[in-house]
Amino acid sequence: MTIVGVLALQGSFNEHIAALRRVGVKGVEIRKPEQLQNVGSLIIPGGESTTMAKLAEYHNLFPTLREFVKMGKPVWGTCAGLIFLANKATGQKTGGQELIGGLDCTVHRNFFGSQIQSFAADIAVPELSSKEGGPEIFRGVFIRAPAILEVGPEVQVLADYPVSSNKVSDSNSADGVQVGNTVSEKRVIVAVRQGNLLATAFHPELTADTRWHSYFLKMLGDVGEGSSSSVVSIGTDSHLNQPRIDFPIYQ
Ligand SMILES: NC(=O)CC[C@H](N)C(=O)O
Repeated sequence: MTIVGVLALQGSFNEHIAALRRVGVKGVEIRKPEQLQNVGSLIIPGGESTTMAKLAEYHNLFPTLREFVKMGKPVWGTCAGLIFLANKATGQKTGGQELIGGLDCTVHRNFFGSQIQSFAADIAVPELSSKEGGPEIFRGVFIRAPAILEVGPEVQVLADYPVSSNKVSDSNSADGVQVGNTVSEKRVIVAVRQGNLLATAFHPELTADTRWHSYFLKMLGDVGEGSSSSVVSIGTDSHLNQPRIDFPIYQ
């Protein structure tokens, strides 16, 4: 059976483990550096990235996490996990926070605003849909979500999201992002892949649509650690049969 590590310091690690279970895969909680040796892939969940970074530092996890990424093992960061993987983050708390890095992008923390500005929206996911089937949209749950403002040449953009130019200009005035006065819409990036690194600004573990989890599991096959054929999809979840996806599973 395929086993996936889930960083379990803080945040929505239980929800990821439950989502993995729905696609027939075992998720194991990772809290210590030595536990990373038992897994060939890792999910870094959403939560609060500053707190998560402090806990990771306390448990001396950063060197092993960086090594894990450098070795090319599949790692998927969702929301705070995306911030962890980014080479550069803006909008951090005073003093900043340690990052794992590896993903060639600049991410803006809390880009969409505070907790009460959290939202769910349909986003276009052509790559996901072409690899996993199902609708060309995905219900993205954005909770105090970050957005990616810049990516390097190796990074494949998997999804973006329209924001008003005011929004971009409010959030980034300090960062010098250029927005024309009259432009009414701009897009920010909310899902990317770079080799074996996957990152989403939203929370696929909070919806019943398991396609991002199966997409990530196929990356394990790409590095010869298990294969997609070892991933058993459990009947009722098959997204192909779902007429309309998707509300958060907590509703
Ligand atoms: N849902 C989330 O993971 C939010 C992340 C949060 N904005 C942070 O900086 O940590």
